[in-house]
Amino acid sequence: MSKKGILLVNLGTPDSPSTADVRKYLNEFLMDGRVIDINPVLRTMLVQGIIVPFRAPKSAKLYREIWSDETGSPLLHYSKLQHAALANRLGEEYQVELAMRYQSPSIESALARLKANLVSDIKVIPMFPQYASASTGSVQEKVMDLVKTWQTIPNISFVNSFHDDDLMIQTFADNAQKHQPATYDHVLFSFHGLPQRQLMKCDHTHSYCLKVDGCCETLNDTNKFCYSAQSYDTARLIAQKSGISKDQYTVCFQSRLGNDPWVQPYTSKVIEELAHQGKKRLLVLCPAFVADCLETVYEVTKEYGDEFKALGGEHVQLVQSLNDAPMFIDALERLARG
Ligand SMILES: C=CC1=C(C)c2cc3[nH]c(cc4nc(cc5[nH]c(cc1n2)c(C)c5CCC(=O)O)C(CCC(=O)O)=C4C)c(C)c3C=C
Ligand SMILES: [Fe+2]
Ligand SMILES: [Fe+2]
Repeated sequence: MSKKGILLVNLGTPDSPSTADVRKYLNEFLMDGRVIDINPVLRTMLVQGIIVPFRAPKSAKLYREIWSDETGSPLLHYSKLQHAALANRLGEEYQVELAMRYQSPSIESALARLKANLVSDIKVIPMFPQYASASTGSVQEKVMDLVKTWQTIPNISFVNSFHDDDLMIQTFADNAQKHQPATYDHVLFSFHGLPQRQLMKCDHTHSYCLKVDGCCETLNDTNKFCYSAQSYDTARLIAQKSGISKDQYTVCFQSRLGNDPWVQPYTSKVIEELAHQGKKRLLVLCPAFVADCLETVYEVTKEYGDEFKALGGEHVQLVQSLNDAPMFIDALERLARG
């Protein structure tokens, strides 16, 4: 009997921390029209003429800080562990493949392996709990672009988001509990940022997101696909499970690129304000990421940690991501079988 195909896709990471490989990675990533969503000519000038030449050597330095001699990039390392654990859970009935949206292993090669085995169905799981056009949408577009050339196209489905998946939420809550949140002065839920422009483009009414006060702080029928609204929902659910009250936590957004306004509040601003209020110890969860990566290991622990200390704070503690926690593999198994 033919197997069912499962394709896990995360964002991607450079093949090595060399400037040349980081340049290649950033080029592929930032030339994606769903990531830098501006006129293609302007995008080429901006990305290839300004952002990548300046950013590649700086980012390469950061990647060298988190790169392991044995396991390479944390993002790829944890993705491989997730892939192996899920394949083991699903058994012989399934063929599970891992791909990265940018660089390797490519979506093209993973789809080719599924095609070669004539799988009956393909379920694509973009490894982003909250939907964004720049992440989930880009994976969906790439997969559709590749399979459209096939003579026989099997049943294909996509997981759109899993921002409120109870097993995913519980895994983050359990990871937070290991640090006893009550012993910290404040808890941050720091999500990857997005340009405000991209949030507004997802608002089909053109009159809600970033137009109504507190628009995305609750999830409703109007904003159910909004990245920011889904992020607030994820944070609220993890906080509830962890016994963290509303006044003990703040939702914020990190990793801004360029000068356009991104979703606010920015994590760096929140950290600055908390330091000025005399807070000393911060616990930080990053629930946009299913695996520890540059943005958690380096940006939160090192960059925000240093910033906070320079302003009088004492400690920024990162809560580890889902990585290969057995309960997160339960969540993936349910998504795959569901
Ligand atoms: C969680 C989902 C992600 C969204 C949404 C997203 C949007 C987005 N990102 C950039 C620019 C950069 N992101 C970078 C790293 C990075 N981004 C995500 C995830 C999302 N990005 C991950 C998991 C990572 C880490 C990759 C790793 O190798 O560990 C980087 C590269 C690092 C750097 O140079 O600082 C850039 C650049 C934009 C512009 C954007 C939406 C418009
Ligand atoms: Fe990113
Ligand atoms: Fe919104």
